[in-house]
Amino acid sequence: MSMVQVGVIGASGYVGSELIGILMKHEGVDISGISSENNQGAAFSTLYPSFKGQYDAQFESNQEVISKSDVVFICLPHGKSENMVKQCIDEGKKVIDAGADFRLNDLKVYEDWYETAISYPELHGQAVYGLPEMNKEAISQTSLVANPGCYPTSILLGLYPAVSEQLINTDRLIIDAKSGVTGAGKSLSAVTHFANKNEAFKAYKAGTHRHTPEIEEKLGQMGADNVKVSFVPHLLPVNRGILSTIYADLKSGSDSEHIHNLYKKWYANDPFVTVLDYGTLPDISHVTHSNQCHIGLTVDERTQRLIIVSVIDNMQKGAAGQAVQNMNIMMGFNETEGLAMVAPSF
Ligand SMILES: NC(=O)C1=CN([C@@H]2O[C@H](COP(=O)(O)OP(=O)(O)OC[C@H]3O[C@@H](n4cnc5c(N)ncnc54)[C@H](OP(=O)(O)O)[C@@H]3O)[C@@H](O)[C@H]2O)C=CC1
Ligand SMILES: CC(=O)N[C@@H](CCC(=O)OP(=O)(O)O)C(=O)O
Repeated sequence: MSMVQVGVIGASGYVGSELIGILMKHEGVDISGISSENNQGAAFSTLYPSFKGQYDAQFESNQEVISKSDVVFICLPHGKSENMVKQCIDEGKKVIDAGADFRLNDLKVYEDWYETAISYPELHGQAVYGLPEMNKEAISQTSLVANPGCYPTSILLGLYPAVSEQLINTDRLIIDAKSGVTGAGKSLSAVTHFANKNEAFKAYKAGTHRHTPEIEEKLGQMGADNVKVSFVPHLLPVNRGILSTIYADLKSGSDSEHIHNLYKKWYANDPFVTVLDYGTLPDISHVTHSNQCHIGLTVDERTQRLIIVSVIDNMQKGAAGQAVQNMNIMMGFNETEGLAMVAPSF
C-alpha cells in the first residue's frame, strides 16, 4: 500500500511537535511537510533538540505543506484555523483541526464564547466532532474532523455511559478538573512562568472557561436533556496530564455494581479507554505519554452521588494522540496504529 502523505500546519507548537513524535512511528504515513509562521527555514530539531538525527526536516510555508499532503493536521491558535481548513477542503484534502474553530455545532454559541465571527457556516456543517468513542462511524466518512478540547475529552469519556443510560441528573453537574501546563501551549506567560507555577496550584476561569459550552453541547448529543455544568479548571505544577473529578446526582437507587458493569461493557471495544476496578481511582502518571484514558468510579452512598474520576495526557488523548486516532479511522488504518504507547512506570 502506498504511504499516505501527512502534513502538519503549526508544527512548531506543542501539539504539532507531539504529532511529529507519533507520526514518525506510524507505519502507514510519511510526513510530507511541516509549517510555521515564524520559524520557516529552521530545522524542527533546532526547536526540539530531542529529535536531532531522527527528524531534522525544515519548516516550510503553509501552502507548500498543504500542496504535498493528502491529510493535513492543523495546530494553530484559536480563530486561525477556519481559513486554513477552507483552503485545505477546497484543495480536496482531509483535515483534522486541533483547535476549537469547528467543535461546536451551535455557531451562535461559538461566536458568543469565542468572540469570533464565523466566515463559512456551510463548512462547519461538514465538521464531525472527533471523539472516536462517540462518533466513530461519522469520523470514518468525513473529510473534516474537529479534534475535541483536552478537558472535554476527559470529561465526556467519564460521563458518556452514565448520561446515555440516563443514570444521573445533568442539570446541576459539578466538574472539577486539573491540567498540566503544556495545556496552555508554548507561549510564555506570567501564569506558566516557573517561579509562579512551581510549588503552586490554582483554579482559574471558574464557570467561564470556553470548554463549558463544548461539554454541554456534546452531553446533549449523548442524550442528556437540560444540561448545565459548573466547570472549574485548575493549573497543576506538572508538564502534562489532566485529572477531572465529576460529581453527579444519581437518579434512583445506587447500584454501584450495575453502574460499574455498565461502564466496563460500554468501553469493552474501545482500545484507549480503561475502566478501573470499582473504587480504584486513577493517577495522571499512569497515562502520561500514552493515548489512554483511565476512568475510576465510586458511589458516595451518603449523598447518592456518582463520583467519576477520569485521567488523560492532554498532549496525547487530549490533542495529538486523539488526532492520529481520528486520522486512523478516517483513512481506514487500524485505530491503534502509531499509538501503542504505555506510560513509563516511573
Ligand atoms: N496544548 C494542548 O494541550 C492542547 C491544545 N489544543 C489546541 O491545539 C492548537 C495548538 O495548540 P498548541 O500547540 O498548544 O499551541 P502553541 O502555541 O504551542 O503552538 C501554536 C503554533 O502555531 C504556529 N502558528 C501560529 N500562526 C501560524 C500561521 N499563520 N501559520 C503557521 N503556523 C502558525 C506557531 O508557530 P510559529 O511561532 O513557529 O510561527 C506555534 O508554534 C490550539 O488551537 C490549541 O487550543 C487542543 C487540545 C490540547
Ligand atoms: C492549562 C491550560 O491553559 N489549558 C487550556 C486548554 C487547552 C485546550 O485543550 O484547549 P483548546 O484547544 O480549547 O484551547 C486552557 O485552559 O485554555
